[in-house]
Amino acid sequence: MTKPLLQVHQLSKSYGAIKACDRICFDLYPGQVLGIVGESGSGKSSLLGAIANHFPIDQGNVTYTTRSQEDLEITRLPEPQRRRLMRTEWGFVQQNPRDGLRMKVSAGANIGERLLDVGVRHYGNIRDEAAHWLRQVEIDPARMDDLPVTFSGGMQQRLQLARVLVTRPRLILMDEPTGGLDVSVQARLLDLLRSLVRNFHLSVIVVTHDIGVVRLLAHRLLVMQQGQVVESGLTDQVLDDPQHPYTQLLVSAALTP
Ligand SMILES: Nc1ncnc2c1ncn2[C@@H]1O[C@H](COP(=O)(O)OP(=O)(O)OP(=O)(O)O)[C@@H](O)[C@H]1O
Repeated sequence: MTKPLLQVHQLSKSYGAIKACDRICFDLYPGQVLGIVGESGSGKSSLLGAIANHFPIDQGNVTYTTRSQEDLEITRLPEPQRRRLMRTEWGFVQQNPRDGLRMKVSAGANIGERLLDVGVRHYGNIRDEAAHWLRQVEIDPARMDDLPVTFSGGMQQRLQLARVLVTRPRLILMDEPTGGLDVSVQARLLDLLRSLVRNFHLSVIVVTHDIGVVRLLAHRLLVMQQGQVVESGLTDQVLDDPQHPYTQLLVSAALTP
């Protein structure tokens, strides 16, 4: 049987008396998209940050199996090794593309600098790769030398994706990737994300308060309320037949125009 790519066990994080994540457990398999839903303050971003080791956790384990089949305990990884992993095997897509891009350098340089980070040195190759990834995210490579500030919000988000994807990560963490975009731009981005996930066999954890996003993108769901997972399972099952009153509320709120 296939081994999980990521195993999260009893992960807990508190801020004073607030339990942002309370003994969270799940496995993520290669090629799987896991959606984490819940209302504002339910602990979604804290869980994503804890998995990425952005801050120390109180308790638990996050075990990642690398390309070379080595099991790494992420929460105890020394900082240089964590940073290397984030540049090579993992990618993080921020809600606000301005947080994930360097706004003062060109679109091409935003992509190219990730390649420089992993040791690619040939300028011609870097430009070719940047053009390739701009095309993959449906940005005209003729915009390569333009600054991201000259891009629309949807284009900036697609550029952020290209910057993340260029190093061929296996696991991508996304925090509200379609937040702040208008509905038609969201729909186009979701379509693109879906095909990228399929074409590159990506494993993804996507945090959102938008049930529509997980319905389109996620194979499995975790529903969070006050730091706890109150329901989990296959997306269609959870959304079509929610068992927990909180999930029922979220689903019915999403149906109300
Ligand atoms: N740095 C922090 N310091 C203190 N409390 C925090 C901090 N970050 C998060 N919290 C608290 O932890 C709880 C979970 O917050 P978190 O941001 O993870 O929720 P969320 O589900 O991602 O919300 P949103 O959808 O609004 O981003 C909240 O009660 C929040 O106030």
